[in-house]
Amino acid sequence: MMNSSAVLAAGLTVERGGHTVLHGLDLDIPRGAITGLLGPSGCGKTTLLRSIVGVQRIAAGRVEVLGVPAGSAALRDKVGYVTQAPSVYGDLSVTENLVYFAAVLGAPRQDPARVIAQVGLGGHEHDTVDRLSGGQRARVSLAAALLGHPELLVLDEPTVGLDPVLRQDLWRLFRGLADDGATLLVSSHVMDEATRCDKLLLMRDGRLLAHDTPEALLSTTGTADIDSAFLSLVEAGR
Ligand SMILES: Nc1ncnc2c1ncn2[C@@H]1O[C@H](COP(=O)(O)OP(=O)(O)OP(=O)(O)O)[C@@H](O)[C@H]1O
Repeated sequence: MMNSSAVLAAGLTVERGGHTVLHGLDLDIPRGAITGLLGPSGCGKTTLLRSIVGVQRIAAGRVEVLGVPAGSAALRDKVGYVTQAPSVYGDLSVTENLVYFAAVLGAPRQDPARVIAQVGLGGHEHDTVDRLSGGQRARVSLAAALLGHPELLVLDEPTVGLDPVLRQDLWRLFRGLADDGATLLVSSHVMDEATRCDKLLLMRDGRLLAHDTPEALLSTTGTADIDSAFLSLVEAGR
């Protein structure tokens, strides 16, 4: 039977450097939607994303992705992950990078051109990545993650450092991907991006404060913006 969850975690506990950084998280991320993972710097967002893509050692609990354990070989071409550090080759051109990663993934030959257009890098195909701006480089990493049409896209702060116009364009792209059936999990420490998400995971100190729609969070906390909702939840938990 098709599992309607993209990600299911139960009791997820992670220790890093001798400290518990995730304290027994339970979560259920729906398919075909954009889930925002929001919380202050150091609260454990990257650690949670790493657990979901299967590159983080887990101390206790379990994580299932698209119905199988996180990190399973079957997920290799179904999950796209963009880390905060660019993960492409600086001395290759945009197209050379994407042709290389497409070959590694076994993605269709026309995929590099498709993803270059999707992330708005048309005109820069032959530029060497090292000579692009930071925002352009980040979009090359994103383009690489879009190769092969992954079912789940895990994006660690994809809009950080981008100007408002580019941020808007990227959020439109994310929405288009979700409309086509993809699941997106997008982390951010900028609360104003929250309203662009279908569901939010609010995180603090390695714990989830809330897992709900932006509208429901505002109405249950009686606040006008997600920043205030976050503060209200922190206060309520004290
Ligand atoms: N390699 C590591 N070894 C030990 N501790 C680590 C390591 N990486 C992160 N940590 C610790 O784990 C905790 C969670 O870090 P994490 O990177 O998941 O937070 P984050 O919410 O993604 O932060 P940011 O938004 O700044 O990226 C932090 O206390 C951090 O100091």
